Amino acid sequence: MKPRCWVVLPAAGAGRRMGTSIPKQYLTVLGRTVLEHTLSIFTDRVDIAGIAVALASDDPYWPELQIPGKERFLTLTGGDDRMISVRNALHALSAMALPDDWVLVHDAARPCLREEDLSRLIETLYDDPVGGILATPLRDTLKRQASDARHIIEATIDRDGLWLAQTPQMFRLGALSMALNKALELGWKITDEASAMERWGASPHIVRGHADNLKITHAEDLPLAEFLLSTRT
Ligand SMILES: Nc1ccn([C@@H]2O[C@H](COP(=O)(O)OP(=O)(O)OP(=O)(O)O)[C@@H](O)[C@H]2O)c(=O)n1
Ligand SMILES: C[C@](O)(CO)[C@H](O)COP(=O)(O)O
Repeated sequence: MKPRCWVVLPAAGAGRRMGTSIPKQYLTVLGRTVLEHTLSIFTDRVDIAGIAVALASDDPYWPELQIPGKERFLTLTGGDDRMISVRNALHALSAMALPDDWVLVHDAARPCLREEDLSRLIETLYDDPVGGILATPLRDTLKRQASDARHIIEATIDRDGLWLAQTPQMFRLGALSMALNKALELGWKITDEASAMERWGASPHIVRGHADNLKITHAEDLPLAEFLLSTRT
């Protein structure tokens, strides 16, 4: 059987940096929640075998969402940080997916992912042994602030060869599960799937995406996401 592609949507965060009473994945943009916009990127794709959504244990919003085909989604309880939520989703998926299947981990807070970038990621990596991520090249000068936390420049970091990692991050289910379980066991600080794979010695590929695949993180990101989504057909 050809490896299938599954999607994991970590959607169990509290959205603290957003400063809203509702977690940012449930904020409304153009009449739908951020999570519904993100789900809609994947739900009609014939190359996606299934979607696992990691939810907070006390999430009161998911049951109220009216999403076509909602019953097809696998929902599971996330964890105290994103890595645990992803690990839990991989464990849940292992009941129906094979170790050699692909998993595309995509932040629920990234509703502006372009279909063309998703397709390019899958097409570029589908026959690769390792996998990789969408990313964009750094285009601003990078500064490190002084360690005393004052907003004083301590150094300028050479930006050649530096990329901003995005999601989806696409890896084989078995390899990623092993890498994340090891990371948790060893207490590694992991903020994306690729860094867990790198710690295992893998060399994930970079597939260039678009800067408008923004992660809604701070208040100013919401109107930008609304504008971007309003320009999509
Ligand atoms: N314990 C967590 C933390 C985050 N996420 C998800 O991971 C994605 C990216 O994480 P981030 O932007 O950091 O979201 P939050 O953790 O909610 O934001 P904050 O750090 O501001 O609280 C989001 O879709 C978020 O819902 C998750 O599933 N489980
Ligand atoms: C996975 C990610 O979106 C890649 O840039 C990012 O690391 C998530 O970080 P966060 O602090 O959990 O938002």
